[in-house]
Amino acid sequence: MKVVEVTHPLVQHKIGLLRAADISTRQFRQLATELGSLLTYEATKDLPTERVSIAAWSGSCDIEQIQGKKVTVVPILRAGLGMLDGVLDLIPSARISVVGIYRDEETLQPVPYFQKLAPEIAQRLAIIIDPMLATGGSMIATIDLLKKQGCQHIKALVLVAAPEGIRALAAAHPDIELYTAAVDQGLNEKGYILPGLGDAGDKLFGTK
Ligand SMILES: O=P(O)(O)OC[C@H]1O[C@H](OP(=O)(O)OP(=O)(O)O)[C@H](O)[C@@H]1O
Ligand SMILES: O=c1cc[nH]c(=O)[nH]1
Ligand SMILES: [Mg+2]
Repeated sequence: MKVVEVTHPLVQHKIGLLRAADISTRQFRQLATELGSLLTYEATKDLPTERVSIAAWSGSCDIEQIQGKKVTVVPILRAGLGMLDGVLDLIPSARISVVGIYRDEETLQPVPYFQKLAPEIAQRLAIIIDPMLATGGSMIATIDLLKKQGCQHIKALVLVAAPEGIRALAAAHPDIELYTAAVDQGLNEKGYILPGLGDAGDKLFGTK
């Protein structure tokens, strides 16, 4: 599996700010949005372009355009929504496929509860967004679901990844690409990433 840890100084700076214990809900949302944009920029680096001729102010001009590649952005509820505006800032016409999965607090197993996917999803590049890749269970379940619908081209964008989650994801879906702002030390006994961000969903939604 291709794993890209984005080392750009802006990404490193912002992920550092996101770790502060006393961060406000507003700041957390702002940074998650900005990091969503920066990871999107990195993950779309290889989108194919084509040369087309347009009428410019000075006459005919050849420009590069992204080839008719269809994209769907797939936020995993809830926390994935925190990155969505940042992704859409760069890909404003992307269709959105919402997947609801929560992690059972005791078993750490993913529990699916909602899905509403974009039309023609099998022909689209799917960009999954979720701030946290911990055990990897939620991401693996989402990719299982997308592949069942025929998706073949999948990229996952996360803010923080645990090595345990990366290993599990690579074993289950070696063909996908993972972009992360940080690879952290590992999981604690409750399945939280260390040093991590805490509960990203609660921080984004102000539920704790
Ligand atoms: O890799 P995993 O071990 O599956 O853990 C990661 C998942 O846990 C969090 O969601 P959570 O279950 O807290 O739901 P929420 O976004 O609604 O808070 C997070 O946003 C991921 O979806
Ligand atoms: O550290 C973690 C692990 C799972 N989900 C979170 O929100 N944080
Ligand atoms: Mg949560």
